Amino acid sequence: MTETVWIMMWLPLVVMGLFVLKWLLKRVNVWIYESKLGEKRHYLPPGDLGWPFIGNMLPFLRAFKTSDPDSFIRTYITRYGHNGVYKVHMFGNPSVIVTTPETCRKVLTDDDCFQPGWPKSTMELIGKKSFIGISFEEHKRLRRLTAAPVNGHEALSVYIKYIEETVVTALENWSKMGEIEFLTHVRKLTFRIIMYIFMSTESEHVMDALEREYTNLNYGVRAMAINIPGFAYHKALKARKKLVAAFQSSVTNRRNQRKQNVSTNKKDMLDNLIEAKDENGRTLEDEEIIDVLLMYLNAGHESSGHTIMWATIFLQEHPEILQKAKEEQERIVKKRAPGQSLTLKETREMEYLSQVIDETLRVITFSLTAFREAKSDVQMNGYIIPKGWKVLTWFRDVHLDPEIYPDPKKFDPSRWEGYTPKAGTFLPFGLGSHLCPGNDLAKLEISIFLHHFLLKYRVERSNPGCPVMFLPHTRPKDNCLARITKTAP
Ligand code: HEM
Repeated sequence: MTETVWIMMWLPLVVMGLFVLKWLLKRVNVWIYESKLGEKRHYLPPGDLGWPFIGNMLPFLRAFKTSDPDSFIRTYITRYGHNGVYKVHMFGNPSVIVTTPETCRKVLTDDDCFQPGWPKSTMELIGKKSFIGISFEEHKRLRRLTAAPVNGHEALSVYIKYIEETVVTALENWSKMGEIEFLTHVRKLTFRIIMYIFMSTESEHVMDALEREYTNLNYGVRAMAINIPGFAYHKALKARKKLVAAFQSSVTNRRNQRKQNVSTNKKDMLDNLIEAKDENGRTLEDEEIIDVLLMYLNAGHESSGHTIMWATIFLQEHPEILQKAKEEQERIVKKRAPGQSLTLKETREMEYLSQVIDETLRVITFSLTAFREAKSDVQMNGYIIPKGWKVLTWFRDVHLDPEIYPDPKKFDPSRWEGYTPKAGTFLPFGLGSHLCPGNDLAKLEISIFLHHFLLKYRVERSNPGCPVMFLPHTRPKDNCLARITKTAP
């Protein structure tokens, strides 16, 4: 028989075999997770659980590596309709993605039905004793203890002077440095601020080293949990080890200082955590303090750093918006007594700037999703989310819904003028018992930065057309390589 005849005979069999194999593999997750649900499986939301082990991670990662990350969720909408609830298998778990304001709101605010459900890999990196791993009661207690010192008028008035001085010095320095990675420097700036508030640390050397480790940690948070050298998750675990060691030495030093009654200039969050006692008089162990610190310092600098960078880029890209925002800041400065520095009252008068910030938070949606877990079988939009399944609140889709925000990708701060978003339609800081405790601080930092930027500086990007990366967070691939130059003395 000739070679051609062999190929003609076997090719259909091979092709058929591959189809059967694909069909079988696609059934594995269904068998593992759906068949045990009995009759309830008929009420699961539409969607598919993808391949064994990796689930739907490949289409997710593929879409988020292109310039159109929303193509991932669009596939579900096109295939299964605009239900707002889809079953998937992501980050190692059978899950349901919810994409509408109503469903996101229900998941975030109903603590009887849902609890934090972050993937195991995130928990390993951020810490089992951080807010994503502890019990409901413990979370409530630690939140009360830690949120007050970073939120509200009284707390913010303590930090405003430090934030302003740090911003002014940073902008001045950057303007002398020529081309810089703007994002990297803004992240260092926001890290410096949060380190000061939490640990009263100002050592340049320590901060640079820690911030670098945080960068590695975050690359691992949204990656596949593959603990093999060369993979982002493996590098992130190593970064966590270094961060824990650094925080351990700070906690030990602080405990020793307190034993020896060495007075420090101010009481910070580390002092609060060391002093905290529960109703039975139990104090926090080092491991608990370290995980809470590690989480706060991460959440408290990455997000505000990215938002500051994007707001600055958007302003610079839209001269008419920049001009309007600048005029508002000039009006505020004109009213000010000579020599007086920025006040909280003034930041509350920055109405247009606040619209610029809200629009940046909407367009960028720094937190793509929050993770929860169903505590029992939960009915939603006529479907059942089975007990134990994860739920991902897809904030990005809510913020880019053209029915809520016409021409959603357009940066248009004026859409916020006289507009109060309906419940669940604007969730940059989440909602419910895990609502971001740093939202006021973040808005204050961003406002102070933009105030000084608008009055005196401009940013010239080296590669304005540079591609945008969407994981772990939305950023220009070149970390916004740019020159910061002065427009006024
Ligand atoms: C633009 C800046 C910020 C954005 C977009 C942002 C976004 C968010 C979002 C969406 C959540 C909710 C997560 C969930 O529901 O599971 C959250 C939680 C959190 N954020 Fe922020 N955040 C920002 C700034 C900050 C700052 C400055 C701090 C530090 C003071 C901070 C500390 C935290 C903490 C500790 C949590 C966990 C709260 C909990 O689980 O109870 N964030 N943030």
